[in-house]
Amino acid sequence: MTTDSSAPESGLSRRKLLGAAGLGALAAGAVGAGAGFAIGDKPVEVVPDPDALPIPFEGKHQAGIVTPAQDRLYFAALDLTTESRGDLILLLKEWTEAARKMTQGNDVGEFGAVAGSPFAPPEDTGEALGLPPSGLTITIGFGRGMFVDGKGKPRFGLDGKLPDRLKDLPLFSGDRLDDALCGGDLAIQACANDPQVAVHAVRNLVRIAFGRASVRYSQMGFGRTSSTSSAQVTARNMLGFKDGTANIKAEDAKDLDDFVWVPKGDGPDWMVNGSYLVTRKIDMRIEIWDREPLEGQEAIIGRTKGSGGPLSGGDEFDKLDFKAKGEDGELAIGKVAHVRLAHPDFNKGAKILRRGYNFVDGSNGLGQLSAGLFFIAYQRDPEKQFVQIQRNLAGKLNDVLNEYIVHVGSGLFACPPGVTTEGYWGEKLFA
Ligand SMILES: C=CC1=C(C)c2cc3[nH]c(cc4nc(cc5[nH]c(cc1n2)c(C)c5CCC(=O)O)C(CCC(=O)O)=C4C)c(C)c3C=C
Ligand SMILES: [Fe+2]
Repeated sequence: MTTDSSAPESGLSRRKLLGAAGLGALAAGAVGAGAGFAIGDKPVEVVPDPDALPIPFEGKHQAGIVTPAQDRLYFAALDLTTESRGDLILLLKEWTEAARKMTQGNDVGEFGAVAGSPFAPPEDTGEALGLPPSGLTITIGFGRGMFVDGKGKPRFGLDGKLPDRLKDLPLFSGDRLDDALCGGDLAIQACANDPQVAVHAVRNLVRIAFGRASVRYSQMGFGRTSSTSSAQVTARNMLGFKDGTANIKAEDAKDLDDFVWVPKGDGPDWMVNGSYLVTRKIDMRIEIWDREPLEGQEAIIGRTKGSGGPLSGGDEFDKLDFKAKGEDGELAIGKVAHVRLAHPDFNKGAKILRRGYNFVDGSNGLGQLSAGLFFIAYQRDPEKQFVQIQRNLAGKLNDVLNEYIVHVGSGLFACPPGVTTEGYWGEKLFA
């Protein structure tokens, strides 16, 4: 029985509801090719909005890593509240099933938000009803705490399965980490082109986890600060600079193999085709930055604010020349400019795939914006990649950008490979 006579009986598709909502809704967020209508006898084709389309869930790698970065993020880190291996496996199976449905634009569960019993809470929370898939990807990661407790004792029978690479990140000079914004046994990264779709995804996974895991911290993000495909325009961070210009892109097959995906023989087998996720919540001293002259801002980053071109000359995607000098005889890209200290040439060749988002968490009570960058980076070896680069940025040379930013949150997660049509997240770990 259902209280809503317009709702389909089961396996509710949000796209079906969208169709039922009429042409106005279709034109605003059309899904699927070949949609159209007629004005008089003239056919009018509705061009599908690519940002509304679904992204395949299954594959060799999890979606949401090299997938062209969507506009919005909702990230959550959870702590496991159960010690039962069976509970954990069941949770991962239920999460996979729910993610499989939500990423394709469907409700969670058999009956979804409105087609179930009126005497039971709905299986799906419902706030994405009528919305298209919006490019939703859900990527999960396992924190060190899922494998061992605080004393190093194995949890969930995962003895011998902890990857060496999943060791705690070191404390870097200048870190002001808040324990409540760090760590987590499980991570969920939901990215979509509609914030409501991303929030709906995390909310439903958290709801499913009730009694087995609870949220430790979560973060909303917007305005992707890293393009992960050369088809994308480079977005800007809260400092107003293009961010992601020199990022690894989905089209750079060799870089993905060399720097992002875990190959066979590189740690435990269950991580092959997976990747390690580093998150850092970085607060910005926005008001101080806004008082810095343009020339100073550009010198700090090492690129121009307008085009994003290197201070050594050229356009956005031109090579950085670290030896070039300006008219004053000084290095065009200064010794402590951010792009110099972060560049592979000064980091033993290390590269990372950045996928961060801007955030604004309101203001801080002093009228200052609580804003910054929720930094996200994927790599195959955190020690040789993120840690190497961050040590350089925070080290002796000390990136000048550090006067305007402070790291307050931190996480490291092992993201297993993608799932098959019948499989579940982390299946090989529990085999
Ligand atoms: C440890 C890794 C990095 C942290 C932390 C980080 C913080 C951070 N970065 C910006 C803004 C920009 N970063 C840019 C380039 C860049 N940054 C990193 C790494 C970290 N950044 C790398 C590896 C690179 C690329 C270097 C290169 O190879 O050229 C840029 C320039 C544009 C671009 O290439 O993306 C900007 C702008 C902020 C604001 C920030 C912390 C809040
Ligand atoms: Fe950077």
